[in-house]
Amino acid sequence: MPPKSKKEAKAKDQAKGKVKDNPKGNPKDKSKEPNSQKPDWPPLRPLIPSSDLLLTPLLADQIYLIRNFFTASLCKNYVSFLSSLPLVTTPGRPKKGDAVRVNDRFQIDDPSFADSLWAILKHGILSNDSEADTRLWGGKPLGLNPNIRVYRYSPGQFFAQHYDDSNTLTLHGEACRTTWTLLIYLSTCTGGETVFYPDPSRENRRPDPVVVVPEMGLALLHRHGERCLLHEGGEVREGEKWVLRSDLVVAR
Ligand SMILES: O=C(O)CCC(=O)C(=O)O
Ligand SMILES: [Fe+2]
Repeated sequence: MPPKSKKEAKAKDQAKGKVKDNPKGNPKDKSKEPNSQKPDWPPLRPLIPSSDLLLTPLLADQIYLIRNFFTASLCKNYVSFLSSLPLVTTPGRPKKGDAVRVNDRFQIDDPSFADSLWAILKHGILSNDSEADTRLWGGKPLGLNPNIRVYRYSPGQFFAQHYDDSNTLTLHGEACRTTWTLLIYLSTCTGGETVFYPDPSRENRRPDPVVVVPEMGLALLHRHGERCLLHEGGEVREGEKWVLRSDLVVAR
């Protein structure tokens, strides 16, 4: 798709330079400073039975979906709770090399919340073939990144094209790295699609973009780091798009 507006053209240019979503970011960018006070997250209930969590490939080996990862009532409860957090609007003009993103966000290091989310997600992503799991997830899956991010996009807000970085960390005393991005959509809105741009290949020189329409309770996992696809969060046109973000953590 050729860029339609100046904004899109700029995002495309940045994309060519491998614009990254760097969670550490510019020290002057307050929106990327982790908060120190952990939120009193509502309990993760009600949930669908863990045996009903279905990992569906959208693009094999790159993008997977789990519908109803959060039930509608859990999503509504979370959105109302998250609205009370001190979200910070990101500056429109990022540090050189960082992706343009305009949204309101909240970031916290919360290992115990990450563990609670992992306790649910692992039933959806782990099979009884641990070797196949290790191949797919880029290492032995151990949990989720305690660096939890909350995004709210209002109409007109978006996250321009970028690649997500892999990070190293220590989880439960083990040396780990992140391999996949986890996005949990907590609301349904108009616009705000997450769009992936698969790399052209010899077989397919102009692959179609892969579009994910935000849907309440939908979890999305996509590969990041070296094999991350270029992607963006499209502009929201109506309603609010709420997203919880973490990353899959595997043994290093
Ligand atoms: O909000 C979206 O649709 C995309 C978010 C994203 O790309 C990110 O968190 O790195
Ligand atoms: Fe991203």
